Amino acid sequence: MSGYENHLASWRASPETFWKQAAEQLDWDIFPTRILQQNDDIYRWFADGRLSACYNLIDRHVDAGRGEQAALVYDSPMTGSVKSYSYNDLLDEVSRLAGAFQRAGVEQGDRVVIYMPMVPEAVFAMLACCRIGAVHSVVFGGFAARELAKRIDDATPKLVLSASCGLEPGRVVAYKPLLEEALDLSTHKPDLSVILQRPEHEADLQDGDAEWQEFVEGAEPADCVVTKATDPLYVLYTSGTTGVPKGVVRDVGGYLTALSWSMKQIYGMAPGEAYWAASDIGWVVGHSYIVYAPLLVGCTTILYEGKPIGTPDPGAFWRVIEDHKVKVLFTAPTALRAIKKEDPTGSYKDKYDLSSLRHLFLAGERADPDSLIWAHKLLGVPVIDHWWQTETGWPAIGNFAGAGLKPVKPGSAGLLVPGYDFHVLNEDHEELSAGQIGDLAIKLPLPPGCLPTLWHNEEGFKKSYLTQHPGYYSTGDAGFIDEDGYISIMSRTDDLINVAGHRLSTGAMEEVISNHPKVAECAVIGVNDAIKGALPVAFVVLFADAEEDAASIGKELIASVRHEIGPVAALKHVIAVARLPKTRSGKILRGTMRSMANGEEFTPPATIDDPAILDEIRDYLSNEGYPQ
Ligand SMILES: CCC(=O)SCCNC(=O)CCNC(=O)[C@H](O)C(C)(C)COP(=O)(O)OP(=O)(O)OC[C@H]1O[C@@H](n2cnc3c(N)ncnc32)[C@H](O)[C@@H]1OP(=O)(O)O
Repeated sequence: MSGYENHLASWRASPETFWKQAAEQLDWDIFPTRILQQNDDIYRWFADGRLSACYNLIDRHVDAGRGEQAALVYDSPMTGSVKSYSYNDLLDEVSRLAGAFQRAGVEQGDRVVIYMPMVPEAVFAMLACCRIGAVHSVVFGGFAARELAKRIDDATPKLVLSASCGLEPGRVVAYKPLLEEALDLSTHKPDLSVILQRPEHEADLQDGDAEWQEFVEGAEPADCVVTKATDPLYVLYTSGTTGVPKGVVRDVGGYLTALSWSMKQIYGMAPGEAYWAASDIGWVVGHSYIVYAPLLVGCTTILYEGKPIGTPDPGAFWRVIEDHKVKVLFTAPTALRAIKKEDPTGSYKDKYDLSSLRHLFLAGERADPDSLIWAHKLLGVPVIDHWWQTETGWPAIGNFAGAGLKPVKPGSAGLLVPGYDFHVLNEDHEELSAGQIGDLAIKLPLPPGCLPTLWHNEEGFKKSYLTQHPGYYSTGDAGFIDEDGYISIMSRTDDLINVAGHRLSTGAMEEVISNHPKVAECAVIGVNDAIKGALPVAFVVLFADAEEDAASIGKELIASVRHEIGPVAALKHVIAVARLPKTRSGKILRGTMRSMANGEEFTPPATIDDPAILDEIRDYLSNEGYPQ
């Protein structure tokens, strides 16, 4: 049996023994005796265990003599700077900031919202929260004020941490006005906003604001607070099918156990090696594999403030690998497609020494075989697609660089990760056979590290994830498992779309668009895009008196979605139509429109109200250049 099969067999034989052994990799104040606790459909791992997350992430490496080793390397082509922080430095920064939090009245269990660009202080802030048992909630900088306000209202933080600006190619994003707008919109008002002033654009501070350095100045360094394993470490909001984001809760003990296992067995990392997740701390990849997992196992993590292209060229990733001797790079396929478009022959790679690189991992959206094979030929290392979600917190399907790599099948996300009991079910909850597409579901319990619930919303958790197939967690994805056990993800079964690895709700965009006084009704669908994977396209039916203004209303709608949701929503295309295709009961046929726009075969539902509307939609699409 291979290492992978051994792991699989031990997990199947006794999940509790398997995860108890994995938990032994952490430093516990009280090692758990209750490994898995069940109450109805709610499962908790390591319920009576106690530990400090921050001790496991930082202090224990210092105690073990790794204090001088680089813990965090900030590499910013946006500012032209590189700065390395050792574990000693990290301990100093984090414990002083944690002390400042305590001085400002933040206690264990209090929430702290972090709305910041990719700067070291954002990482210090996350770690300072976990040092004192406060619960951070990081909001991605590409979200606009209204989205931030929704998260502030749900998380009800004591503090909000932000920066004067973020840096995007060609523009400076002033965060402070966005924060001010969010605080105007939110019902909950935090005690204080702490603002990191960046020299590229300084913010005007007002009453209720503190400047970062002054906030930390003179604070007594805080010690690690020991928490229950089941206490929340963070809340990370993810798009739901409506405009209301879901607060995914991550607990301490289960998460750290799972991350520690994954770093060794999936990514094949050892202490002292450099690991680079080229994502953003606002996403779960950033939480798990920029911040928590690499530090937990004593690696050096890279915090990259830049893009795959344009900062300054398509060799940017290869330069970072050489400079920091990166062993594993984790990125989204959209980044590879962007590099491939600018540098199809991969000539920039030849300028750099990439001999340190062992594996490239891809996630965030389905990896198209073309990009995966292109990267494999270019880099000469295994390129591994793997699949997981904000909800799972760590990989659920993948391959095992540490336990023993299995053959890569381009197009498939890989094999199930021990802990995740995958099944493909039809709508009657029946198991489908190999190769048949159905709902991808995971038999409960989920392994440690996955969301135990939604923030203050257990009913919402059950409704969203546990009711479709009783006894199973619904992933929201359709897919199939082949005869060799490889799992392929085909599409979402709901109205979420994945734009450049950003999970977005078409429902939220529809909410913004339908608020326009001239819009009678609308539908937003995700249409295939060669670089971003998908792009939203909006179909709008305008009131009769507005039809002549369709072009200018389209521009207003694009601007509104950008202003209300954020630039990542990337809505660039609005098509005014006379009517939308619907079933007789009034349900808009978004799936059918999507298939038409993508040039895929489809069968109109038998319940369609007026099939002639499909011909009209086909004409509109064709006028706009779809299918591409
Ligand atoms: C496995 C579990 C998961 O799935 S977790 C999610 C994993 N997903 C990821 O890691 C995301 C991967 N994608 C990326 O990193 C980016 O899309 C890459 C590939 C780097 C391309 O970036 P970019 O060229 O900016 O395109 P984009 O589509 O991301 O951005 C669209 C517009 O939004 C803006 N934006 C982006 N980030 C921010 C930010 N932090 N603050 C402010 N604005 C931001 C971009 O500038 C862009 O704006 P514009 O429309 O060009 O004006």
